[in-house]
Amino acid sequence: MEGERKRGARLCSVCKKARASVKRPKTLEQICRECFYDAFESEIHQVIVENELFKVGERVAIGASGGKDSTVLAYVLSKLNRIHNYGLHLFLLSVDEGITGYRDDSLQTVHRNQLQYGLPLQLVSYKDLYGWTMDEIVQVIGLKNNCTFCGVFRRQALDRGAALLNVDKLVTGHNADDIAETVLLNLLRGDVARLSRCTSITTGIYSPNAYRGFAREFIKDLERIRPRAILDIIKSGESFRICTGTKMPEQGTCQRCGYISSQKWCKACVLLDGLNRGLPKLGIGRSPGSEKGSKQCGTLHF
Ligand SMILES: Nc1ncnc2c1ncn2[C@@H]1O[C@H](COP(=O)(O)OP(=O)(O)OP(=O)(O)O)[C@@H](O)[C@H]1O
Repeated sequence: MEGERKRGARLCSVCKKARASVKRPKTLEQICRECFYDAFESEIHQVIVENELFKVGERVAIGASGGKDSTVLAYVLSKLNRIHNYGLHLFLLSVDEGITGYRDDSLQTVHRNQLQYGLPLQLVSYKDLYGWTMDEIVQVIGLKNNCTFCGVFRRQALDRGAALLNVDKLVTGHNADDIAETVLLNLLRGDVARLSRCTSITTGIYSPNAYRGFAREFIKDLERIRPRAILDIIKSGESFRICTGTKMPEQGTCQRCGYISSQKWCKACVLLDGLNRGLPKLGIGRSPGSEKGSKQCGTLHF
């Protein structure tokens, strides 16, 4: 045993045959690559089944950015759909934000996934939907607030793409680090409404922004000291309970474009209006309505 550890050749604790190559923070087991893939895929299958995420015959779009998370998502979901006969009609849905040297590269990965997994691809672009590319938006807003535009527009672009494909559901890829960052961010901002729903398995995707970078570094520092820290933050987020009687923002539709909004106008329309009127900073920050909403969202319970 001692000699085995010295040579770094510890055996996989599942198959007891291959060399362990990963230590799972979740279970602290040291397992080999193949057993990790098996465990990962069967855990996802279990989550899908236990939460009754899909029904036979549903049309499901996979938000495909070409990054690692959504590439893994496309691979695993098409494999599980095949081997467990979920009976889903899967599609890839990609949003081209119009960021030269970034999304154009990753969209090539999506085109490869389209061929590898044999899934139809729907592409929507900010230019077609809003009349602006992110490169053009950055020219007028600068680098400081552009993440707000990118996140808000992407969320709605995915909704619009989903409507074009006439799908029942849209799935997006989020790893444990992403979720822990989101829990921490919402806690730091005192955004009780988002905090209470950000760990939900069916929820809206978050809007990335610069502040997230600080949360990410903080979480990585915590993880270095305690590998379970990420899972513990997620667990804390899942355990939050909001007092019954607390008023939450009501979900309605935007009076301008008709997409989901808890305000009169959705955030995408507010931002777009500012851009088109030459007042790009108009919609940056919390709207008075959302301030009011979050103040009303009172107490958090563990
Ligand atoms: N341009 C896009 N087109 C389609 N889906 C997207 C796009 N950007 C993000 N998504 C969806 O939202 C998820 C989370 O996006 P995020 O920007 O956090 O990227 P990420 O965590 O780096 O994921 P990935 O590695 O897949 O890019 C992605 O996995 C994908 O499902």
